[in-house]
Amino acid sequence: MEAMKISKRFYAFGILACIAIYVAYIKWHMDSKPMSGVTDGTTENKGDKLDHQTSAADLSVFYGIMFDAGSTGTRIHIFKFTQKSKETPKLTRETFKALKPGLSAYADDVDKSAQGIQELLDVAKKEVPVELWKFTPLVLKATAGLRLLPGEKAQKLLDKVKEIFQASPFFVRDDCVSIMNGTDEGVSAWITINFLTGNLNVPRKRSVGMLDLGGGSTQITFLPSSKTTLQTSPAGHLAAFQMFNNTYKLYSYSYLGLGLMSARLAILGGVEGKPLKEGEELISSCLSPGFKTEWEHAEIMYRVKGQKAGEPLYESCSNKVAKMLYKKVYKAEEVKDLDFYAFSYYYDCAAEVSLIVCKTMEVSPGDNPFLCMDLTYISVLLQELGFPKSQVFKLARKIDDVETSWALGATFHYIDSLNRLQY
Ligand SMILES: O=c1[nH]cnc2c1ncn2[C@@H]1O[C@H](COP(=O)(O)OP(=O)(O)O)[C@@H](O)[C@H]1O
Ligand SMILES: [Ca+2]
Repeated sequence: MEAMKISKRFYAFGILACIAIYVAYIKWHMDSKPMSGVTDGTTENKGDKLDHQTSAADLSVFYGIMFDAGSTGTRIHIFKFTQKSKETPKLTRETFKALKPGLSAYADDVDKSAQGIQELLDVAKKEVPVELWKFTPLVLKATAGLRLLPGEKAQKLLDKVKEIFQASPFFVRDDCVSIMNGTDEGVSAWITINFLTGNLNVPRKRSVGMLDLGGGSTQITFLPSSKTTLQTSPAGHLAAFQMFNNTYKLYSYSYLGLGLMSARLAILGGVEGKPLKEGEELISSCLSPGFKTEWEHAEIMYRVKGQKAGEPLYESCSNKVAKMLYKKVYKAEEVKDLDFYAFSYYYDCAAEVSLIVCKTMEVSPGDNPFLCMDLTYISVLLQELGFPKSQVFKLARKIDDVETSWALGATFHYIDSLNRLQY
């Protein structure tokens, strides 16, 4: 009975939130008002309605919690939406916290994963008012780290998280914990970026494309404007989805194993999940000559060493990378005519970049001995995806104080799907 009451209220919340978000982004973008990270906490009071927090000015407050279980870390995103009576609702705040390592690091000691999840849930408990806990949806979606684990190990980790979620005071459904498929990951990130840049649902506005370089996988997603893309893209590279009464047909593809950390291993000549033999080392022309280190990836320690090649470091490294990527990536013709946002490792590496990196590393490995390899990989990968060398990308970690990640888009999509379930 109580459960029914809760879910009725939750669905009511779902519908309201959807209408709210829908109206909100049209209005925001027509007003060209940036979405702000400003809280209106001073006007919030505990109201008498259970499913909304209201103030004297009849301010309703909703929250959604999304866990991103990435290959290199687990992150919580707590989204806060507010709506004044008869006024436009807003996404007013995102609270974000990240922990390392990723969930997959606990594959052989599942119980150890609980502490980090609890720690992140405590952030949500601090952020979401007690009265709203049981109406606030809590979801975890895992990406490449868990996709790359054997199914049974991944399932044990998911079961553990589900157990913790079910014991939490938040709203959880049976599907609250899952491995997200690569296409949904790309599509959700595309929704986030187009929402935050004000391109969603605004007629005649061009959307922007999205490039995400994770640790284990990488995605490319854009809205094709050419019929050729729709007609000639390989099977599995197009994704149709419905949101807020619109159907979108996107080009979206996720390359598992081509995230930056997995790519490092492939460039070094190692094999995922396979430790080196006694005395064996991975020798690479992408590292500073004479440089030696131990590098840990997916719980395995690899001995790696630089090698002096006949050519300059960049040339020898890019030949190696080109061989590794040969025929692995589909070139979509129209990408060169669109604006693209690039985030995750694209952003992190660019933040460290200096064009003379490889030249400098011919002499000394510097603070990040993998930088020449990583940047060369990024440059060759982008060319393989069809971007010319002159292409300019927009790099963003946050837009209007909200993380550029798939999490916001996936939260919208989740709320929208709850709404559709009602009918
Ligand atoms: O929400 C985010 N905010 C900031 N950086 C993020 C976020 N999500 C992922 N990243 C960055 O992406 C990179 C690794 O991606 P991740 O661990 O998600 O791999 P995966 O997507 O292949 O599973 C890291 O550099 C991490 O800092
Ligand atoms: Ca990611």
